[in-house]
Amino acid sequence: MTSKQLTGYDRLHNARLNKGTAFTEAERSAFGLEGLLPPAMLSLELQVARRHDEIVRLENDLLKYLVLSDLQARNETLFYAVLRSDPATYMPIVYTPTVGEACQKFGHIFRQPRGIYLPISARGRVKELLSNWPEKDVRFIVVTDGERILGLGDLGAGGMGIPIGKLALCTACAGVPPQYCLPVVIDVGTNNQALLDDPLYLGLRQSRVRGGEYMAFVDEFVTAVQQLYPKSCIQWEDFANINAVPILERYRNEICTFNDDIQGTAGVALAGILASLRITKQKITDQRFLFLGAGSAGTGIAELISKAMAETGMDIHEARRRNALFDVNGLLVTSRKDIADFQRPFAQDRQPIAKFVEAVKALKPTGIIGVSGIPKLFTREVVETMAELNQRPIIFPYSNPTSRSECSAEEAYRWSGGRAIFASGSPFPPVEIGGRKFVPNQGNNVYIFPAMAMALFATEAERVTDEMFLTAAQAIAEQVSEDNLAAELIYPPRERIFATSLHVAERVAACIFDQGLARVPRPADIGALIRSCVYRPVYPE
Ligand SMILES: NC(=O)C1=CN([C@@H]2O[C@H](COP(=O)(O)OP(=O)(O)OC[C@H]3O[C@@H](n4cnc5c(N)ncnc54)[C@H](OP(=O)(O)O)[C@@H]3O)[C@@H](O)[C@H]2O)C=CC1
Ligand SMILES: CC(=O)C(=O)O
Ligand SMILES: [Mg+2]
Repeated sequence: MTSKQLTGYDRLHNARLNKGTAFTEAERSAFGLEGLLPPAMLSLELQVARRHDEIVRLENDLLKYLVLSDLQARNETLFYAVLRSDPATYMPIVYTPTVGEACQKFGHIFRQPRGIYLPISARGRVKELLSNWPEKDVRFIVVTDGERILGLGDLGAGGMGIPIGKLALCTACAGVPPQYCLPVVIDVGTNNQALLDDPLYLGLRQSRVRGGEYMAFVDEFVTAVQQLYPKSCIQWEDFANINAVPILERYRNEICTFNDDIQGTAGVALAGILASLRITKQKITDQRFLFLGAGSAGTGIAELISKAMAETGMDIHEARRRNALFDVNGLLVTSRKDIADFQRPFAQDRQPIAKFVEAVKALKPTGIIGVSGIPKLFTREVVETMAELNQRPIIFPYSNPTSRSECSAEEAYRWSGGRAIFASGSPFPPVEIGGRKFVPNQGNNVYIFPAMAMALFATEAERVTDEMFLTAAQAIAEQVSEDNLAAELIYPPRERIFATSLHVAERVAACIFDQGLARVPRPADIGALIRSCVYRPVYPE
């Protein structure tokens, strides 16, 4: 049915076409809407103000999430106009930390479905299920299997909140048109017994499928996507590292794809470090990092930092030695027998160390990065040791959501005597210590993946490379002004995330053209190309 054949009632219930009380008198008459709406007509600006007013009065963030989620299902333009009007306020609602709670309670708060669910019980029919998606030109897919949702563990099909939230931010923060975006859950079961016992759990009620059967299902998904949406990019999100790493290796040279936890997180961490070095006036090759957590995010960040060090002429092996990893069994050293291949390049040639604080004392890092998903492991002793070793210690507790942060902003500033350069994965409010105000940084891959999505969309890129993430990191860091640095801000303010993302997208798009990976001709003005692709939340006439 074309939009002209729709009844007024259908139009009111089509989120992409609905304007609600903003339908004009002429539209109401032409579309058969008369009598279906109260007579007053509101502008989009007034509708946005009304939503702000409604949301600000709600007593908790999950309710705010639900109001926004209902709005997305009812009136897409207004939803994005609301998000764009105040990203700093709404990002923590549609994204971390609130989206974590929404995933945990997915079955209990479920309303309208969004995205595609691919249960492994439908093996052999993935293409058929994907074909039920109404849009035929999909360009950007965020997919999870729900096994490592933020730092909250296995949430099974409830993980769908993450692809939905990430894609909402691709549109809100970088203007990727929503009609090209598709959230997907690959449901191979869950090992979360509480979910399996919950009558309201909505996913497959079985334990996780592993091994060859799992990978064959992922293969079937990738093949179906290539057949149905040949210009699309697949962003892998929140897989456990036992699957995340092999999946990325399997497809990165075959299709347009990236893993956000490995590569996107690496980009944002490197950006924060590059800006921090403008505060400390040090070189990247003088740095030593110690990671708490040696999984997808830890090894991804360690590798990109190593590449950034190697770009300045340092031997890549020496660079990797400067990025040490620490996991549940202690420091990763060459003598350990439990190290996976993807961790081995960072293993240190020294005696094992079991306690994190002892590793800090022994390795004397200039920065510590928390990607363990376990809260409070950056203890007072750890932060104080970092502050003894460094005039300006870099302290990045990156684990999400807030409840999983390795330390709070207040702890980092207080225990370091106000000297920490701090960034956390989820936002912390400003802190006042001894009359001095600190505005904590948020180091989250939201600075990367929306911009990456826009660059890939605008250029119809064939592949995603590490050079693109190095470029993105530099493009973020260069947007941190001297005034920002004076205020200890190492990322561009979240209020400006849209402008920031367009700049990053332009730089990444240039990299894509330079690498010969674009499927559209190189324009004279790449910024104009990006701007021409941007979705703007305004009602069509
Ligand atoms: N800020 C951001 O933008 C991002 C933040 N993250 C966050 O990073 C965290 C980790 O994600 P990811 O790397 O994908 O997860 P992984 O599961 O791949 O890695 C977690 C790592 O932490 C280790 N670990 C677990 N418990 C401890 C402990 N008590 N002491 C030391 N190490 C421990 C694990 O060791 P072992 O395997 O031996 O158990 C593993 O190496 C999550 O909370 C996620 O939200 C992720 C992506 C982006
Ligand atoms: C931010 C993100 O991707 C994560 O915590 O997994
Ligand atoms: Mg993630």
